[in-house]
Amino acid sequence: MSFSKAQTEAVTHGKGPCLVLAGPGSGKTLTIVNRMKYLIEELKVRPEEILVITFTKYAAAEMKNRFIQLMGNKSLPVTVGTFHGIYYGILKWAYRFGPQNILSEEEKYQLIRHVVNHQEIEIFDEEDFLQEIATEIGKIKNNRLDIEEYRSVKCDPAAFCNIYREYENERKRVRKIDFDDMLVLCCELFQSREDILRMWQEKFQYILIDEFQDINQVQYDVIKMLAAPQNNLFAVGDDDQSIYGFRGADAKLMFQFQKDFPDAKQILLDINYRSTSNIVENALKVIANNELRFEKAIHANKERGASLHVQEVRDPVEEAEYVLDEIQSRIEAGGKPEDIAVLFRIHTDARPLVEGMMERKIPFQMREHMPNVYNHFIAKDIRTYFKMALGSRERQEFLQIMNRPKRYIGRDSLSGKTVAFEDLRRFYCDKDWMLDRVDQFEWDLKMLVKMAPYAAIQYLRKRIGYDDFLREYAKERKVKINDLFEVLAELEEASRPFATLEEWFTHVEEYTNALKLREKKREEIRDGVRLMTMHAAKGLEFDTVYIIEANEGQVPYKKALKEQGVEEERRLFYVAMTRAKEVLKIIYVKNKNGKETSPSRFVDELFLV
Ligand SMILES: Nc1ncnc2c1ncn2[C@@H]1O[C@H](COP(=O)(O)OP(=O)(O)OP(=O)(O)O)[C@@H](O)[C@H]1O
Repeated sequence: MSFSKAQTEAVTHGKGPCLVLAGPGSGKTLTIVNRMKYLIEELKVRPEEILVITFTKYAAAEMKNRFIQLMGNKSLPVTVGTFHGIYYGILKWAYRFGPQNILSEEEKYQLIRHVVNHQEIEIFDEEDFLQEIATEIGKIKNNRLDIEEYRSVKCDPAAFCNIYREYENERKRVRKIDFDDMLVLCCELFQSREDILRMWQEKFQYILIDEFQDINQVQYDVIKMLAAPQNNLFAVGDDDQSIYGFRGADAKLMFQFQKDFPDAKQILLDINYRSTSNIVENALKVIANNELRFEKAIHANKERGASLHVQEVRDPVEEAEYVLDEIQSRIEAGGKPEDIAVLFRIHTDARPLVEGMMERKIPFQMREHMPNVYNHFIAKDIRTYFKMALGSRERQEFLQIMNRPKRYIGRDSLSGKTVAFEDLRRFYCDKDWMLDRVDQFEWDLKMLVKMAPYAAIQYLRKRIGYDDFLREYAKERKVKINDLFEVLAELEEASRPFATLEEWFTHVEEYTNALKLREKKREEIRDGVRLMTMHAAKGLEFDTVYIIEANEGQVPYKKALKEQGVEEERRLFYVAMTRAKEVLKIIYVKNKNGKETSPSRFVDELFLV
């Protein structure tokens, strides 16, 4: 493999700051590992003086491996790690921190849950809420924001302030630090102890950073201190692939680098070695619509290759079938499942596909957690209605749905572990209006049992009045009714293929168990088609890539638009497109959850001349 002129220039850069702007597939890793070699062999830098920072442990391990290979299987004492890993190492050394001082992610959630439960806030989806709160806490720390001035997007600002303070107090009380504290504490340590800072500055003479576009304020502040005074700082990044704004990453820091180091050398790695020129040109067409970016003229090294294919399908069920058929024929033709990836914006977009993969027994791997829609409270209500329609009379089940919608049935009317409609009628014998309601309830259950699940859910929504219940529920708990209707519509759509309630139950149970099993073995599964979010695909490459649900609302994801704006969503779409080496297919649906939906604006941008 021979280096391009720009790659050579980057590898052989001498002292002082250098910003390497790199397009996708332009060989960033290759450049970094070769520069490490160059520093050691040509500039006679001691390996101990080299620090390489990546964003994930996975990337760090990959980088180290490639370096060892390049050095002829010799392991040299260079330091390669993540920001968190490196900064934690410094804290460990300074404060004798150990694992007992680290708040694991699980402990962190427990702590947040504990704190939240002490506030008087109505929560409709606890898992979702806690996650959002954790993200906001991280954002404050990573951007070094003032809690007094921070406006929470998830809950009342005063309540959030309390949650944050309580969380911090509790954390300190148990003498633990969370992931983000590692960065903040390291920054404070360097600011307050010049002697310690000097020692680390002397240790790391050359600093190389990969994926520089994902750096956040506190990481940047620390690295600037650490690199001084020589500023042998070699930063490689692609502002177009900055996709962690929601976690505090700030691509503007790449522009800041130029201001902070005006004499920095700038190099552009402008050749894409990964993808066919068709893929590269189309991806550039999309990203060109972003305003905040370094203009780069990127060229593909490969031939034109297959044309980019955009496929319109009726709905997510047809979409899953389309992709599954394609994948099956690729595998039958000798393609390796691991070389195929299906990318989506949010996990829930993948449900029909996951169900189909399981059914057709196509091997697949999914590293991220996939939430199970059947665990949602709406799904649980539907299940209970169906169970009762099939004859179950458990008190617990009755309690769950007897007032969804409101029937004004009181708990005091129930006695024993099971419930009989006759007993209810006896209890309400002197209240005609209640007798009517009890009769109607029983009648509705009799109607449900005769229907296919799809019709039964519609009957539940419109005739029984479950939609009205949800409207009231949303109003009382101040949650968005449309979010609830979306879940309901998804469940309705997913029930379409089943002829009877029993069939539906079997499917839900099998799917739930299979998903649970996968969750347990998530880390062990290494083979099969790769299913992942666009975020998780960062840094990876596959022969064939399918991007599904390329629809407005999904990508750009409507919930993310408000926070990060359309440009970050466009970058995400660009990252997804540029993962493909040979074949890229983008699919959008015409109809989702019973509503017409339009293709993503990014798909439209592909067709603009
Ligand atoms: N000079 C070169 N000649 C041939 N192939 C190259 C060259 N440089 C890089 N490549 C190949 O191009 C592909 C992309 O390289 P790499 O994964 O390092 O890109 P990257 O810049 O990290 O991409 P991204 O930012 O999109 O994740 C790899 O398969 C790599 O081996």
